[in-house]
Amino acid sequence: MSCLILIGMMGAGKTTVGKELARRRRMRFADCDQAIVARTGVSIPTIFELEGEAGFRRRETQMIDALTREPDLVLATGGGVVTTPLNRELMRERGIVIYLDVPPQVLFERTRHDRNRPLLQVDNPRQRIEELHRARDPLYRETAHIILAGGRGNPGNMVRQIEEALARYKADTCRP
Ligand SMILES: Nc1ncnc2c1ncn2[C@@H]1O[C@H](COP(=O)(O)OP(=O)(O)O)[C@@H](O)[C@H]1O
Ligand SMILES: O=C(O)C1=C[C@@H](OP(=O)(O)O)[C@@H](O)[C@H](O)C1
Ligand SMILES: [Mg+2]
Repeated sequence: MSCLILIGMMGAGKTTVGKELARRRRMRFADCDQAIVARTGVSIPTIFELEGEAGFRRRETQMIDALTREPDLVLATGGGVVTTPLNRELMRERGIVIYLDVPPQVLFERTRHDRNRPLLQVDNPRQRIEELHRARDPLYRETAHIILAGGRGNPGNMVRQIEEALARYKADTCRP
């Protein structure tokens, strides 16, 4: 089976829900950010500091290209993955792409105490999240095969919703 790819904003739950989804479906799990950290040996904030966002995006595309070739994988992406056109194309072609659509207020609450997201280390992270959400939401929608409202329900609930949506999606796409 091709890979299941989770997209959405920072704090949408891609990493947390993706791990649980993989465990439940007995699939392997990879997180693009964690794979980049493992490869480089430095943190995401350090990559942004040394190479800027553009450098991080180059590494991200290389990693997306490598990881989406693997079958039976649940892949959690970073929130900005859709800003690169090639990533959108690769993900849509090689997997079933699931958008966890979470309102900005919830994203803010979930990320406010975390220092590991360089794009949110600004004076007004709430406003930053709203701006990024406005710019990216159309790209997430354009890339996704499945869109799920992910603002409510714990990660276990989200996994169940994804499994139901996948069953519906497969039934629809198999119909003659
Ligand atoms: N469905 C959920 N309900 C409540 N908290 C969640 C949910 N999904 C994720 N979280 C919490 O939100 C934070 C960000 O989750 P994370 O999986 O890192 O998001 P992402 O990878 O999309 O940026 C973590 O503290 C996580 O425990
Ligand atoms: O939204 C973004 O541009 C980013 C999201 C992060 O991943 P998460 O979405 O898992 O936080 C990480 O890739 C990096 O800090 C950039
Ligand atoms: Mg993540």
